[in-house]
Amino acid sequence: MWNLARFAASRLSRSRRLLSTAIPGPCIVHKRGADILHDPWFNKDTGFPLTERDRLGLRGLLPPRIISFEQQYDRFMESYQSLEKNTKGQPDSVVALAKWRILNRLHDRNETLYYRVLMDNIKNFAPIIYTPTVGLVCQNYSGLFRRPRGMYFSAKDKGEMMSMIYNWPAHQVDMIVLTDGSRILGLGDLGVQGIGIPIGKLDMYVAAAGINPQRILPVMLDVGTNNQKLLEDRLYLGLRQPRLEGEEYLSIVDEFMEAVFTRWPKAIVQFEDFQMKWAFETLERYRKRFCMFNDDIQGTAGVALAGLLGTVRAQGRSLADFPNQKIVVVGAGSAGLGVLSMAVKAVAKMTGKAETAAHNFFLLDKDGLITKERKNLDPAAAPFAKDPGQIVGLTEGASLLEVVKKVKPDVLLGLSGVGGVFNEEVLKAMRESGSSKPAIFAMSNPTMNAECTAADAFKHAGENIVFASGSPFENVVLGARHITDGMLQAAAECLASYMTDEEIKSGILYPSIDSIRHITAEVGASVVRAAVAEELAEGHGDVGSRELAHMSKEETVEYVLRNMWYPVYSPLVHEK
Ligand SMILES: NC(=O)C1=CN([C@@H]2O[C@H](COP(=O)(O)OP(=O)(O)OC[C@H]3O[C@@H](n4cnc5c(N)ncnc54)[C@H](O)[C@@H]3O)[C@@H](O)[C@H]2O)C=CC1
Ligand SMILES: CC(=O)C(=O)O
Ligand SMILES: [Mg+2]
Repeated sequence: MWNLARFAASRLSRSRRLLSTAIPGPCIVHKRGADILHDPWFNKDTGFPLTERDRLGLRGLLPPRIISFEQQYDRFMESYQSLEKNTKGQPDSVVALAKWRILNRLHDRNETLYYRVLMDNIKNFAPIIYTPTVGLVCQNYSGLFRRPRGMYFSAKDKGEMMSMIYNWPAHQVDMIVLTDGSRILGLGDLGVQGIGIPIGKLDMYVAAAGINPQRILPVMLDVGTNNQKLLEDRLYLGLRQPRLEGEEYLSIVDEFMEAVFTRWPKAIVQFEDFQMKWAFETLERYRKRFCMFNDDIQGTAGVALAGLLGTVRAQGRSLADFPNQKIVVVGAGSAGLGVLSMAVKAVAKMTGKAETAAHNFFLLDKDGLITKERKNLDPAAAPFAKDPGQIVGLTEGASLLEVVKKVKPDVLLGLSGVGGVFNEEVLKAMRESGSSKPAIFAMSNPTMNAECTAADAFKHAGENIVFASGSPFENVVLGARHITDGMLQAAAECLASYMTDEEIKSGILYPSIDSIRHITAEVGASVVRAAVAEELAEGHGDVGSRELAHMSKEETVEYVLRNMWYPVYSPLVHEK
């Protein structure tokens, strides 16, 4: 969630010290001379010290003056600020793309400097490298394309993937974000152009969670597109064919998964922005076989549950009151269903009654309220389908306005992908909510697809609401073979418990993005502890499952912090 708050300065300064005092270890490089300057991972531009220029055959390939990392940083920020000044008054999309281009050029040239700039200015730069600008970048990707990033596996590569995976230059990969481009944010099928999402998400993980960028891999699985405009676009860079379906489709995903886990058995694969039918089917197909998860189903649920628990506290009630919250979810897709499934599990855990856990949850899709009378009721939505008449006057397909008026929900949560569905009438109806502090979550991305704006929510629903909107926040997972619901629940609970009572009461449900590294450390530690409790933790490097099991909560946080990557120039050592 993009949200506004601060947390304890003491925690922040302690962790910052921990991060910045780390002495960079040497980095082995198998290249020399100009090849190093052209490799963004090793390149330091004018920052190479003279000894390194000698050792690596760089003398004469750079101007003589050595510019420090700090000076390079300042120079980039000055260029960025002049770009901001020079583009003032131009259309938002022009400005956003100009900002993305300058960051992307740095990314392509010098990754260390790029990630430092990103980390230190995360609040300003996250909306450029991630939602909302990443949506615009994906829509225009074929025209913006200059250099490749990540890997592309297409339907034409069938039978070749096991060898193709070895074309990736890094020896170790920990984290892969994979999309087939079929449901990019709320923008629909963008085919191969959806690669921008895995790139943007992974950049956020590096900046926010300290994942080592040399061990990440954004992947596009191009099985065609059903977007007619793209198929007719002469610049379109993907396969010009309709999407594969059925077994043909699954055989491509199967082959990719086998190839990845053959080369990197310990990697995590995050499925991102798959259309709903494949999101659920692939999650069921692979979750027990591979270390994978679907972010739209499971990641969103973790973040949303944290917000829902925060809402209860914001109302001045105890968390034990969560089962009494009436929640209306608009959007019965991968995200909406994921959120409700996790909320049901939380209620069942609190009450011990699994069968009635969905009682207070109401689900709508594009055809209105979902009841048991729904024709072709999706099995995934069935647990949330209401008995018609459960609330007097609410029938199958009832409109959102009718539902809000009759149910008087405590929480209205949008994951429909449709901008503006929380219109003035709906928001005004929320004034009659039974809650002392109703919550409105407009979670669809990018901004123009959000169900309402923050300004409209406060204007029409009243000032006494809590509001949250679309989120780049992710969980950190360390060293477990499977990703379980218990781990996701632990992450949500940790995130929810993060805020002080004062912050929560003033409507701040999520911590500030400025402090995101520290939060991810705490969330990561709670996931590690959940993995230990479920006897699924494997550990990493010298720290095995036994060592993890003996760590206190604080020690686990320190351990996660110690393992976070931090961008500094490491001494380069050449090895043939
Ligand atoms: N903020 C966050 O953390 C996240 C946000 N999202 C956003 O959620 C949105 C939906 O994602 P998915 O569930 O994966 O998509 P999906 O395509 O699987 O589902 C969309 C659902 O919305 C329903 N819908 C469409 N028009 C509607 C209308 N006018 N009224 C009510 N319901 C309507 C559809 O019937 C469908 O059930 C996207 O915009 C995505 O960007 C998704 C994941 C995380
Ligand atoms: C945030 C995210 O995953 C989405 O909008 O799809
Ligand atoms: Mg997504």
